[in-house]
Amino acid sequence: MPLLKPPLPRILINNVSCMRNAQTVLRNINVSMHDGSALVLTGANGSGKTTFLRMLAGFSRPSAGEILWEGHDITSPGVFQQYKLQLNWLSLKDGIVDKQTVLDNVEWFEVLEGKCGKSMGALELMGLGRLANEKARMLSMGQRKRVQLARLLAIDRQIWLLDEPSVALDDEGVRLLEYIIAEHRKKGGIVFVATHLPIKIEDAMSLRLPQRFPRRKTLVDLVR
Ligand SMILES: Nc1ncnc2c1ncn2[C@@H]1O[C@H](COP(=O)(O)OP(=O)(O)OP(=O)(O)O)[C@@H](O)[C@H]1O
Repeated sequence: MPLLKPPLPRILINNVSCMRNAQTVLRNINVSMHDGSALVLTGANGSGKTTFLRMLAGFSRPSAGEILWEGHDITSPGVFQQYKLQLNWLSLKDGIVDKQTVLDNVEWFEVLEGKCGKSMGALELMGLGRLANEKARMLSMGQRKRVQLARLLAIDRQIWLLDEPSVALDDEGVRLLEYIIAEHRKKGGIVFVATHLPIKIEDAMSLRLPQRFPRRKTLVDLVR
């Protein structure tokens, strides 16, 4: 009987290192991501979680190793054009335009995709339906984060890169985040989450990045 080949991972991070500011931040990282998988990145401040996501988004290049998407190196120009259309990136900078309405701040992303019709539903799911026509400057920190989550839902992209997605969310907001991640994965979505806060993600892989600058002094040294 012929042996079945295991499916190729959608994303393969193959012995990747990455430098920032002439220093190696990430060293020899290996991860395979199949459709529906999730990876939770943790680690101390400065350990490289955002750098990891930036590299996946194509903002930084690996200094060694390669990131393959469907078997192709994402840094190849022809491949990157296709690959970047799979990405949805939620970062600490929310990119919200204060003088536009809440709805415009989500719809704009749909328009860029050449689509329309999902933004209002996404805002309603995030509990912001009533604020849709208000100017975004009215929003609280947690509401701004909910707008970012609504953007994830309004555009249909397989790979989510989430940098501290639960910061400023209340308990209900965190549950919503967990829910949309679970639903996205059921449809074959792939999720990378960098976080300091616990987020329940079933069967997620986890990668704890080593601390880069261990403390040399203790708090006791400081008060002496
Ligand atoms: N714009 C930049 N230019 C050069 N080096 C940077 C830049 N941003 C971050 N770094 C460095 O890269 C290293 C990793 O930073 P990174 O932001 O990836 O860490 P992190 O794990 O996300 O941290 P945190 O938990 O504080 O968000 C740090 O040493 C930081 O000083």
